[in-house]
Amino acid sequence: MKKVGIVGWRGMVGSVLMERMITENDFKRFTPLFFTTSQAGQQAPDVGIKTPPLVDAYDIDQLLDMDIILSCQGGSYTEEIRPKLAAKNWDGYWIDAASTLRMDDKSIIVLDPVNRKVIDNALSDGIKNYIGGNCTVSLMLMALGGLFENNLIEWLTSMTYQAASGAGAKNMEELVAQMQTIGNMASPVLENPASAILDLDKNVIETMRSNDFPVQNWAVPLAASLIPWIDRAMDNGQTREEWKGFVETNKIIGRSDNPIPIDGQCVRIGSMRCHSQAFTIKLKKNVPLNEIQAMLAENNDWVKVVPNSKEDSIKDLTPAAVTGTLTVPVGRIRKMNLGDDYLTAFSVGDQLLWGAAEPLRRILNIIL
Ligand SMILES: NC(=O)C1=CN([C@@H]2O[C@H](COP(=O)(O)OP(=O)(O)OC[C@H]3O[C@@H](n4cnc5c(N)ncnc54)[C@H](OP(=O)(O)O)[C@@H]3O)[C@@H](O)[C@H]2O)C=CC1
Ligand SMILES: N[C@@H](CC(=O)OP(=O)(O)O)C(=O)O
Repeated sequence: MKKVGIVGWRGMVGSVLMERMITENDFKRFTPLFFTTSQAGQQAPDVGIKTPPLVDAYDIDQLLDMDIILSCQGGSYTEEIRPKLAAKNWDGYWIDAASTLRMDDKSIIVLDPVNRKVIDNALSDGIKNYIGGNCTVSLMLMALGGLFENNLIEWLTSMTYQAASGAGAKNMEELVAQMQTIGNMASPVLENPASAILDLDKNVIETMRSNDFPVQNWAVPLAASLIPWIDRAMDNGQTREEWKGFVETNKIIGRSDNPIPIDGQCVRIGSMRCHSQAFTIKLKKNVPLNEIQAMLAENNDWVKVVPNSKEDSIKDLTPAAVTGTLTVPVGRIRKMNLGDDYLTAFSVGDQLLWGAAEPLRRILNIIL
């Protein structure tokens, strides 16, 4: 059996990955060795089979012994370790959640329900680096795969509503702490049946603007607000998250040389771990709505077309409904007032599943 080194298994993405791998009995297919940057010698996680104690993730000799290394440890680990393995002519497969190597010529961004052909070609060409895509990009492609597959998109915009989990575990905790602070401070007003709504409103905004409000991680309130900026600035006014929407999407579908224009605004909202996106899509031609819905539904096993009704949209097309599932609902599908070749749609997806862990789990199985 192949030896697979797993690094970053107890982080947020890594934990979701472990859950999925246990559920799918993946650990029966290879010999795992668990690495750590901080807990060498301690017990490895219980994955249903006997495994040795945790190994130091900076021990190059131990890493060199692996056939495959799967890292959810983060970009700085990748930057430090991947070149050291290459310098020693390590010939194994490197699977990674971090963005560091995504745009590298010698790497493939993996999302096999969408780009299995690209992956298969890369495997036969001897490519060794297989990297999970940006969560927003992967979730968009899972939702709109049918339109990309049928080459119907002239350009598109994606306006995002991104969850706290994309910024990490501490930020998720702080979002809930912000909610708790708002709730605690407002409870005397809420519990007084005679209080006026403007008293509640004033109470909440005063809490959010107070110096005691917990903002160490977000820098500003997110609960009862939003943050219209994700990641760092690029030179052209985009954020890096917005930039990834264009470059990563086109790389995944193998169109970097003839890219589809994609742009939009990425916004952080107070959802826990589901990213949502509202699309404006310029179609190459006028295609009837029922054909579009059929193409979307047929593209992969996880996309689910939601009828454009209030009842269905509020039931099935929300983070509350989707969190913890692999389903990627896409709804609010209709032609726009702009013209018959302008389509709008809205999708939701768990950014730790199809947005992060699931493509890695699947590429591991493909390589195995
Ligand atoms: N968060 C996301 O939405 C997405 C993240 N990614 C990428 O995945 C990579 C990992 O991200 P993420 O999972 O958020 O990183 P985390 O910060 O959750 O985990 C990274 C590492 O931190 C160490 N760590 C230290 N303290 C703790 C603790 N209390 N609990 C758990 N782990 C701890 C662990 O390493 P050790 O055991 O060695 O100490 C762990 O492997 C990054 O490159 C990120 O860009 C990709 C897609 C989405
Ligand atoms: N930037 C994403 C999360 C993430 O980790 O993205 P990437 O894998 O591209 O660095 C977000 O904040 O929602």
